[in-house]
Amino acid sequence: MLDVLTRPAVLAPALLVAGYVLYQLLRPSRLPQLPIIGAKPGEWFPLTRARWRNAKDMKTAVEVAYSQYRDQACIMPIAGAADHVMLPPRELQWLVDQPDLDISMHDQIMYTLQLDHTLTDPELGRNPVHVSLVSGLLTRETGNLVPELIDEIEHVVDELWGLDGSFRTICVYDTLKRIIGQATNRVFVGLPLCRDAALLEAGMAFAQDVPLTSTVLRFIWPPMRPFVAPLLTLPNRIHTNQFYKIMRPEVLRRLADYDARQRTGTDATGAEKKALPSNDFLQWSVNQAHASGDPYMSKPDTLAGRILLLNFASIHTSSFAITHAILDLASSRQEYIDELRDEITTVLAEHGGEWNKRALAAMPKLDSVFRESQRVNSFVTLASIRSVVKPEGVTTPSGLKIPKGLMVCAPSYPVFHDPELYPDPHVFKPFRFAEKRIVPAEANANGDAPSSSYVQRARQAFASTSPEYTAFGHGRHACPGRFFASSELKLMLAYLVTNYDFEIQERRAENLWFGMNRIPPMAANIRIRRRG
Ligand code: HEM
Repeated sequence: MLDVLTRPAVLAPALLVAGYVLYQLLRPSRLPQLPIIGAKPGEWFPLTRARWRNAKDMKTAVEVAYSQYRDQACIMPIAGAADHVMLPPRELQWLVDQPDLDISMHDQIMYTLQLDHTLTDPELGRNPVHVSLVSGLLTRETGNLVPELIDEIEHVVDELWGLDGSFRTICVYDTLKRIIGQATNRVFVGLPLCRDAALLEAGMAFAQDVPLTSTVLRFIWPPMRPFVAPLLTLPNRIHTNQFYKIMRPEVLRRLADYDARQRTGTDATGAEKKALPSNDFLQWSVNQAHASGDPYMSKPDTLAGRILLLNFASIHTSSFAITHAILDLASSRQEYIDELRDEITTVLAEHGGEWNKRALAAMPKLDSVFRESQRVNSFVTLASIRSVVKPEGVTTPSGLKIPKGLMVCAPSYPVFHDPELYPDPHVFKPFRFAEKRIVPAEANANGDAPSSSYVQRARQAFASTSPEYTAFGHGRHACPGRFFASSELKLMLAYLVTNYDFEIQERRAENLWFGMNRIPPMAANIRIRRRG
């Protein structure tokens, strides 16, 4: 036995691992002197032990931080993630207002998702030009895309939830993930690609690979990561290649069409085209690439890669949101579902039975269901995680100095569940925010109703963010896809609620905590039936 242990092939890696563990335990901390959440007084290696305690029970960790340190910063260590400096809630606005050169969201994303290793082409992560298309064109075009979205939703829901008038059991997350994937890709790449099962599968698999492999990589000593990553991220590359292979012919066709139009005003087949080119994300990306004049941007794999990254950013987040909303409604009261249906059918009839932006905006209860469901279930437990990048560090409004390289955040889960902000915080009250939109009679009597009531209503909308509502983050880096997501999810829920009955459940299946994220119960089933 001793013989084996002294062999260089065994001894060298063993010494390396032991050295790394010792280094982790004994290295001097650059953290400011603050209370450490999860540490016990007088214990050895408090930071290391707190990291594991918090990773195992993040709910308790964030609740303790909020109840004991509401007015001061503290350290939130989490195994496999950075040690976060958690600011008090009143400093969240300051945090999101800091310039990117001082406190960076981008650096945080590169680190957390280990994009230098988890992407086949890390340049896509380093230069995420697609984000400006999401906040700009996609948001502006969402209204025009409503007919296509509803067409795709009808198509895929009818196929997956069926037309059968008798009750049957479905797995909520599995079916809704596919429905979201297909509807979202209708807007990303159009027909027929959005219905390509292999493309959707590859996109969804990649969206699982990145968080999994980045979590494992963060546990590995940074100098070792480049050596371990190629093996660990093999699934990422397999799924990326599958996605690119299916996308390539369509991307090449779009590029050829673009060139032909520029030269002759006809498309690649030579046909005079009166119709505009496709109005989807791929087309906008082709236009953006040509406008940049950078040949890298117009490479087929660069364009396919941007669509893959968007699948990553949007599919899980939106599938979680619709899964939560359905589980919440199906375990609430039949009266709520009836009231929601009533709003949808009445407003839709007022708009001539046609779905459009104005009809959606006139359904405050539908909007409120999502805002409330995300308040109760949001996957965001720590808000606005950012990395300090200013060489000399930053100083918070309360005078705390935070050195370069540390992660900063603010609480989210306990704020969403604070009874002073949201009475009965653990109860799903689907119309909580719709009720807040109703302008009190005194405001009308004062004569200040029109503008203030508009602002008051807008603040209660699903896509509105604030330090008290961070399901989409907050500030200028809040989720750029939230206006699109809000419309897509509302169209989907409206279709599901008006076309299906749900068997009311006695208990809602519980959410799961996965490190610092909360996820819906993915195996939960409900019983549904097509309405006559
Ligand atoms: C209910 C659905 C969604 C939720 C809950 C959600 C939530 C979030 C959150 C919490 C962030 C981080 C914000 C921060 O740290 O301040 C984020 C970022 C982002 N989201 Fe979403 N998101 C959703 C849907 C979407 C969709 C549909 C898209 C694209 C069409 C999208 C694209 C992005 C992008 C690109 C970022 C990174 C922004 C940046 O780098 O500045 N999201 N999202």
